[in-house]
Amino acid sequence: MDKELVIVLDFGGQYNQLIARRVREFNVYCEVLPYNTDIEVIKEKAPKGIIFTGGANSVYEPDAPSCDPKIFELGIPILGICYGCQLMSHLNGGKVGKAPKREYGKTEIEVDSSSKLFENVTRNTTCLMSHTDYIETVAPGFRVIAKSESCPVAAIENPEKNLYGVQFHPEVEHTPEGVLMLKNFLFKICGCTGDWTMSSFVDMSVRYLKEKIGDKKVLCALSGGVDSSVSAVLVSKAVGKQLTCIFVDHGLLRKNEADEVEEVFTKKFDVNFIRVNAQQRFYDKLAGVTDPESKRKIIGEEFIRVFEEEAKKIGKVDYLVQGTIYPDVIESGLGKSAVIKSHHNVGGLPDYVDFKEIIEPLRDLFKDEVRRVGLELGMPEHLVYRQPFPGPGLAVRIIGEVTPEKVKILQEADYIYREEIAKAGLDRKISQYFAVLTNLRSVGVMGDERTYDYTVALRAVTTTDFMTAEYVEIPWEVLGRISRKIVNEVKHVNRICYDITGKPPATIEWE
Ligand SMILES: Nc1ncnc2c1ncn2[C@@H]1O[C@H](COP(=O)(O)OP(=O)(O)OP(=O)(O)O)[C@@H](O)[C@H]1O
Ligand SMILES: O=c1[nH]c(=O)c2[nH+]cn([C@@H]3O[C@H](COP(=O)(O)O)[C@@H](O)[C@H]3O)c2[nH]1
Ligand SMILES: NC(=O)CC[C@H](N)C(=O)O
Ligand SMILES: [Mg+2]
Repeated sequence: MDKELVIVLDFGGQYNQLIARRVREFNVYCEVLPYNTDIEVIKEKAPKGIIFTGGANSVYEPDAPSCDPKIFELGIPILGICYGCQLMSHLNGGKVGKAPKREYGKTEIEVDSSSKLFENVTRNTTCLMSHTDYIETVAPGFRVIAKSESCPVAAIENPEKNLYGVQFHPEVEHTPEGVLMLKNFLFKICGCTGDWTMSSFVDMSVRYLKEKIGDKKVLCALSGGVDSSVSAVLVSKAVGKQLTCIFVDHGLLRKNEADEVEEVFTKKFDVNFIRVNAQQRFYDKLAGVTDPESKRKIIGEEFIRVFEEEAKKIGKVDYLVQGTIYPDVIESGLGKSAVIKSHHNVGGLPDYVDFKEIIEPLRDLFKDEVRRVGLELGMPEHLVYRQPFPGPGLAVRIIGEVTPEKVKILQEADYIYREEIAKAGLDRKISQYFAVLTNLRSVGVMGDERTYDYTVALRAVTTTDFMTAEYVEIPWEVLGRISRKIVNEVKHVNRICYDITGKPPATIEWE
């Protein structure tokens, strides 16, 4: 590859892609690779720099993730962050142990701005610390370039070998000058020039897809959502009509959604498009299932079975394209990260899949980056800015068992909610909003009669990357209107609640 590359070596932890994203924000292409990636693979990619991420382990534990110490001899600049910094010390002969005092949260540090890493950084600056271990003895050849009250070694450098490490997290917003430190690392230490853009991402992906797919046939799992639509357009740019898009109506879509998706993709785009009506088989498989992870896995597997069947009808199909994006990957528990929920298209994949390979061209990107790719590809704005809708659909918004009757109730309630939000002019201000059918029934009174019906919860959040989110303060008056309309018009709903939790501690979807 002819472009500048920085590799982020992933040692676990939820926010690692943020580092990659910060690097890309400086127009330097960046890839995240697992910590145990073979050093030969790294050498072959010839990165301008390498960043070691944080991680939950302690370097002195027996099976803590590690890397080949030869990496420090490649002459490639390395920045270790938190666990990564501790590992760099440990592998170079320093000593890491449990700190007498753990540090968590915003912390004042004093930096030595004669280090290239801290050029133009304020001497006394704030950073986010999150560690229980610390560097007790600095490795030979290294010197200390920052300290805090409880952490005598808050940053280290070995400028001869271009090795740098920080105990804190420069990638998060709680470290206001962290971006500047990363910039120093990229431009002053690695010598990057920052010539990578979204249009180069498109060119690079198209070239890669052309080469990979050759003259073979490929299916794209198309939901009509942003990620798969952008993937489909990208693949179609690369291999044209060798691509067939498969859209599955699993009976868990929003009201009218299936017809709308079909309309757009048959009328507005020049692609092969197949709609599969598979409602009943999904309902059958989900009957009696209440556990959220089981529901997700069943749906993930059934999706693949449908794709396999459709592939057989077309002839030999080698590849399946999915619109997986980074948050889907990380929350499904990739490598050393914890499983938050199995996104159907990642953790929900069955072990055996009848395709030679699954291609995920957007796997490394965040949602807002995917949207920029969509715009770059000339896709219409209303498609690019659609709110996301999860693959398992209403199944993860119906708490407990999914039945066709419950789907119908939720579709109607959700439709009213979305319509009223749009009428109130709030749709562009909210990143994602939807109704949830709780498993709770309660007593109400309507027309002098007792009712015993469902509670619907309403959710609305703002976020840029969907990794964290805040709930939205929808005006009471709008909420009141929505509540009255749903209870009046949707049978079997007699109570409405509004969800006021952020992510974390909640997630955006309820299951
Ligand atoms: N109904 C469906 N039919 C076919 N493929 C689907 C369907 N739902 C989801 N998928 C596949 O699973 C992937 C992940 O779904 P996800 O909802 O994250 O992405 P999306 O629907 O493309 O975009 P968005 O996040 O905007 O909804 C999709 O990109 C697509 O490949
Ligand atoms: O394709 C998907 N398959 C899934 O299984 C899935 N689960 C959640 N989501 C969407 O991802 C974003 C983050 O959701 P959570 O905060 O609920 O994890 C939100 O935008 C969710 O709607 C999914 N998308
Ligand atoms: N956030 C981290 O990387 C933590 C690293 C290490 N486990 C510590 O607690 O010090
Ligand atoms: Mg979707």
